[in-house]
Amino acid sequence: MPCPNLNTLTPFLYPFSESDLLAAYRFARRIASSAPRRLHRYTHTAPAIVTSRLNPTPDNYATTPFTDRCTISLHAGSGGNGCVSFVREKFISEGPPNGGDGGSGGNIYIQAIRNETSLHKVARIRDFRAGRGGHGQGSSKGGQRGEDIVIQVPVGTVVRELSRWDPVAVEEELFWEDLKEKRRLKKEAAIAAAEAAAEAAEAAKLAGEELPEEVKDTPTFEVETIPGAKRREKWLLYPGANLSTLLTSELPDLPRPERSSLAAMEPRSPIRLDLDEPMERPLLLAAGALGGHGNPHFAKKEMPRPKFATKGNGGLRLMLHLELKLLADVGLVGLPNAGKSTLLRAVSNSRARVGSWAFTTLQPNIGTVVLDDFKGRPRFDAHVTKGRTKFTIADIPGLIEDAHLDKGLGLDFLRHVERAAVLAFVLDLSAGDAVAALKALWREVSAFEQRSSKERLDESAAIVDWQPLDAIAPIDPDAPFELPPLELPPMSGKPWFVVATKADLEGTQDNFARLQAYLNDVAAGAQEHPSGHEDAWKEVLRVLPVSAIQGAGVEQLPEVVLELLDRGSAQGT
Ligand SMILES: Nc1nc2c(ncn2[C@@H]2O[C@H](COP(=O)(O)OP(=O)(O)OP(=O)(O)O)[C@@H](O)[C@H]2O)c(=O)[nH]1
Ligand SMILES: [Mg+2]
Repeated sequence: MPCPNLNTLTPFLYPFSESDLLAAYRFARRIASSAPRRLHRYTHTAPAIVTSRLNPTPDNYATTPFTDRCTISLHAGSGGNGCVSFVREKFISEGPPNGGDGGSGGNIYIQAIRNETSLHKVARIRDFRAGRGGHGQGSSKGGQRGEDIVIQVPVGTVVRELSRWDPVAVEEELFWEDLKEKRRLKKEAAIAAAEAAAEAAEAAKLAGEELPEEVKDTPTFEVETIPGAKRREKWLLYPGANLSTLLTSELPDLPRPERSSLAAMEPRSPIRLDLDEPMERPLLLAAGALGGHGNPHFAKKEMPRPKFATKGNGGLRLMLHLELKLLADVGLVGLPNAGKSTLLRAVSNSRARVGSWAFTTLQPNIGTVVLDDFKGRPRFDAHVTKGRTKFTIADIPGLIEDAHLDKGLGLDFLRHVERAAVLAFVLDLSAGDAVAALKALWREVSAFEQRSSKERLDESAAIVDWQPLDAIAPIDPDAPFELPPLELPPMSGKPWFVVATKADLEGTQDNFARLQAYLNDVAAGAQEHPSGHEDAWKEVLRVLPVSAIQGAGVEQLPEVVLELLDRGSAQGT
């Protein structure tokens, strides 16, 4: 018999042998008697972990989904089809036509709202289709209107049109081409008839005969066109009609394509919107198409009971690019690990992630600094707040040197502080020369500014390839269409200040003194502005020494921000 100890399954088959039980009991007693001693040893040897709201553990943070760019496609609703129907009542077996018109398609609107801070919801839906109009019905019942769609985006969204497909414009073009062709044929036929008449007159003169009466009158001519033949797919016959009936039946000319009156409120193509304010009402982007005509529209004396109706128009399709540029009053710019997120936590209720490694923050955080403590006693005098009760601060991922060469996370995140009224440069006093860090940050900001102004110029010179129909936008198709450039003040012209953090650490005083001396020189004009621009902002260059981790010195920040916001708005007006 094999030894039970050597078998792998023995512990499963005989979980407790007598000797094991005894050993387990002795082990448990030994652990219990030594527990207080072990605990004592542990509490004395382990390093003290002091966490607080400003020095949280890396897992203590709140984050929300964030998307700042996306491409969406919009399909405005198509119109419903017209209806072929006739009155049928007692004693009226062949009544007049009473088919209803098709309903118009749903419209698509856009609205910038304050409560959204990201485009992720819009990006997830991606395809926005408004409802199609209902078909017309008998007894002159019009089709139902298609359902509208409102796309809600955060304030600060920039909308650009990438492409569009407008079926009504195509219809218009075909209609005018048809009309031109018909006029040409008519003219040719008139000329031919006139020539024939002249020939007949000549022949009669030679023969010495009297001119026939019909030649004396205006010459008659026939235009050989098959009306409506080209666009048979736009017609609907009575229910049950087969294809050969459609191909052989005589149809009138197609009515001129029409748009809903709302289409006049659409923004001009190509769409370029900067939704930098919350909108009370949604803005129309694409109006739904009109429905088809019911058969009463085609009733004539010669044809009192038309057996055809038209189909509804196709809806406008748009491809749009949305880009969110957050709108905050203050934008924090700093190297990675400088302490931006800790500073944001110190001045606001933000729960931005803090960690002792670079690139802790991977997406922008917005914090709101409340100026009134809501206890009946404003924290700042009315002459300081100027009616403001709060301001917002945007904390973005850190920038590293040569970020404009796509190092680190690149420069893209700077667009979230591009429209901030005030820039705050956060410098770590314990991480080497603060002046050098400030210059490096300004270099990156300038590179970003250069890039974005070039992008704006390129965009404003965009040429529209696709021209909407002439009737709605009477523009010269050969002339390039210039978009007005997006007006943004240069970043170097914004008021800015410096927050020198980690001032609680040893040996940071000298660094701070050098930084302050440098900023005094820049303000006095003795040193070049770190952006390199001559007309850059240097009215007052404040530098605040703070220890964000202890919440020391941060109480001055709102006051400085309010002053600079004030100066900035005075400069802007
Ligand atoms: N001693 C001291 N440490 C600080 C202070 N402020 C921040 N720190 C520490 O510095 C480290 C980085 O802080 P973060 O706030 O995450 O820095 P950040 O600039 O947001 O970093 P990224 O998001 O990576 O760009 C953390 O370990 C903080 O605890 C300060 O005032 N004093
Ligand atoms: Mg951070």
